[in-house]
Amino acid sequence: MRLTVTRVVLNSRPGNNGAPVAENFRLEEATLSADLADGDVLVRTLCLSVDPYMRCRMNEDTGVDYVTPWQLSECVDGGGVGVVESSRCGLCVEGDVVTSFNWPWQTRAVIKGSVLQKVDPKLVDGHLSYFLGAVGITGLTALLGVREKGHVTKGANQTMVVSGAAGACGSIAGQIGRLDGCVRVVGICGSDEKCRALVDDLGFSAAINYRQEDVPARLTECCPNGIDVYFDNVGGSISDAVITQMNSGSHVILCGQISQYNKDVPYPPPLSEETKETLRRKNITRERFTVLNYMNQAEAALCELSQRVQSGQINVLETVVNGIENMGDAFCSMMTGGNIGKQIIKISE
Ligand SMILES: NC(=O)C1=CN([C@@H]2O[C@H](COP(=O)(O)OP(=O)(O)OC[C@H]3O[C@@H](n4cnc5c(N)ncnc54)[C@H](OP(=O)(O)O)[C@@H]3O)[C@@H](O)[C@H]2O)C=CC1
Ligand SMILES: CCCCCC(=O)/C=C/[C@@H]1[C@@H](C/C=C\CCCC(=O)O)[C@@H](O)C[C@H]1O
Repeated sequence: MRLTVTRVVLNSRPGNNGAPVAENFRLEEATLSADLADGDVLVRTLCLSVDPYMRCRMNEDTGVDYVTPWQLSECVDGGGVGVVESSRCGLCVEGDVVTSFNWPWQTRAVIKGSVLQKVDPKLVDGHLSYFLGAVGITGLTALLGVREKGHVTKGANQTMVVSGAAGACGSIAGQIGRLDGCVRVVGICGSDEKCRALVDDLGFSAAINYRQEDVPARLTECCPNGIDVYFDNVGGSISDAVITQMNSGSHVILCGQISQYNKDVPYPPPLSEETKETLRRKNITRERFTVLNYMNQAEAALCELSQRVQSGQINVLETVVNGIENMGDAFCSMMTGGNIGKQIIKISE
């Protein structure tokens, strides 16, 4: 028997120096066989994720060895969660909720059971999209990034700054910083609405709209005792301004540099001589953090994230759009600040 599915393929590349557009993606109808081979699983897609790292998969070379480029006219993939419709794999049965980091952008798919992970909906009180965000890869990035590179210490009266603070990683990282003992957590983001969400919904001490405000002046105002921890999601001039005001012996968590992803530069992107001198003179640590290198801690970290979300200690923000036809738009929207919290695309109920 053959099933008709809708899928998204890479239509064109933006160019290493280009901004992605929705037209870089193309919707197609396709058919797939429901007669499964041994080890295969037929899944129905519930939610898909779009993430900044995907920008590098649109290039002919991703710049890293642990993720491959998407190929023209081939189905693209990323984080996804769905339900098993039939299975020839012992790891999951019909009705199980499963997730994968390599979920095809398709309404239904045949996936090798070996790349699927069965998840318990109770861990997220039924909010299955949380497995793609707060209780998934971006929540892990926030929690493990702070714990491994932040040197946050209860009682040390630390000030934390988070850039990209209203996004999937940043919105969790700031809450972890507060829960772990920072007495002041300041977020930098791109709209007044996001600033209000950070302070009113997530408990940030203050928020700075980098598009409208004088970032250096506002940092001086919001961080009167300097900056001890910087969770960096964006790089560029925002990070230069933050690093200038960091204290001696402080710590940068180098999570991402999204302001540089549409430029043909290596990762991590080069720093200005002035910023390099500041880091050296003040003995500020700035270590690259890649969550994929800490997956041995994922199970315990996901359990903690689940407990903190269920208890209300961590509040989860999401921006949800509906329909596989909106994948390209959702990706481009996320890359240009259209999301508050994790950007999710709902594919089916
Ligand atoms: N180290 C790791 O293992 C991982 C790293 N990452 C990185 O973490 C960062 C955040 O990812 P994620 O939470 O998934 O995405 P977000 O949900 O934060 O979405 C991206 C956000 O980045 C902001 N942004 C976009 N362009 C710029 C710019 N030029 N200057 C400042 N801000 C910008 C936008 O918000 P705004 O309105 O504020 O501009 C946008 O909403 C990225 O750099 C990503 O690559 C993510 C996962 C794993
Ligand atoms: C979701 C897990 C991270 C995926 C890793 C990845 O694909 C990285 C690609 C970079 C990308 C930067 C994006 C995220 C930073 C990840 C942290 C790290 O790699 O240390 C872009 O700059 C090109 C690739 O190097």
